[in-house]
Amino acid sequence: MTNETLTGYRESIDNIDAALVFLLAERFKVTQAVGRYKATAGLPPADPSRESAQIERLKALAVSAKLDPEFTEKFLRFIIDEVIRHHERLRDEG
Ligand SMILES: C=C(O[C@@H]1C=C(C(=O)O)C=C[C@H]1O)C(=O)O
Repeated sequence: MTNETLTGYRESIDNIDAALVFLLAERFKVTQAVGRYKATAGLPPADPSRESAQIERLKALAVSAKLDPEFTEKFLRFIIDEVIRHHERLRDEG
């Protein structure tokens, strides 16, 4: 690899990381709306059956994309746990 190639790869990484930030921001915007609905409707912050279905679906997609499914599960779990904390906060704020 040359230094020029490294710089090109890093430009690509920069763009991918920016896209990830935008995607996460959009996801949290939607999950905040779900959390506000749950708080007003008296629904629980977490929905374990939805989580399991979503994790299984995305692990299968990860395999077909040649991404480590265990990493995919840990990554999703990290995000979902943060969403649940937000939903608990919205519920507790009344
Ligand atoms: C977003 C929701 O709330 C929680 C967060 C989820 C997620 O981030 O994917 C999934 C299920 C719930 O535990 C939901 O119920 O759809």
